[in-house]
Amino acid sequence: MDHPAVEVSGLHVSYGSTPVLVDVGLVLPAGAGICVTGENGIGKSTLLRCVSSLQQPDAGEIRIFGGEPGDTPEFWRAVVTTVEPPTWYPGLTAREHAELICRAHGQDPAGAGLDEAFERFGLAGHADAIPPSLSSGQKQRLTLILALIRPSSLLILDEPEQRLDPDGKAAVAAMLAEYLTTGGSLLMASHDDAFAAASGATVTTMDSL
Ligand SMILES: Nc1ncnc2c1ncn2[C@@H]1O[C@H](COP(=O)(O)OP(=O)(O)OP(=O)(O)O)[C@@H](O)[C@H]1O
Repeated sequence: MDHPAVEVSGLHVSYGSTPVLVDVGLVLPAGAGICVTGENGIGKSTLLRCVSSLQQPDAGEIRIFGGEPGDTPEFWRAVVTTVEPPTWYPGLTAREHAELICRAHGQDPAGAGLDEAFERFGLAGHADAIPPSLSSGQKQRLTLILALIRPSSLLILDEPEQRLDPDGKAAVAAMLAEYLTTGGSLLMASHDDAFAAASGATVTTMDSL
């Protein structure tokens, strides 16, 4: 039997004496998409950080494809997260970052569709730019190209539509919908229900988890 992509139960997180997540549970079946919504500060990023193994909860259980999330190569081969902002390598262009990610995942950059990806994300004219020189929306587009260009089984995205203009949002939503139809699983947080629907994700409010 296939394991769910994500299973969370009894999750508790407090910052100091302030509880943020109290007995939170979530099941994301493999091949499905869930978008968590909810008011600012309700704990969406905290939940995604825990699922991404970037933060230890105070209590509760998290399983990713049946296994423990953690700093193993197997986990990071399956999971891509944009919960933490990316680190840019000094002196490498946007395109060279994408080539590096391809090579790290055993892909030949020449056959990985980089030109198409930069075109689809409206960054074709900026492929030779150094990432820190890009605008905030262009950096967000590059972050998503780097997330989507490599093979993965689970995408964990924190407000991927942030800072994108309407064309950018539509392009990203279409790529996420494609990711789901090809068997990928998607867990994201967003305040944009229309974007979530266009991405093929089911919207769940944080209150109900
Ligand atoms: N490192 C931290 N130390 C202390 N408090 C924190 C920390 N990180 C988050 N918080 C608090 O925990 C609560 C939940 O934050 P979180 O970022 O998870 O919410 P969110 O739902 O993602 O918010 P938003 O919609 O604004 O992105 C907030 O009140 C926030 O101030």
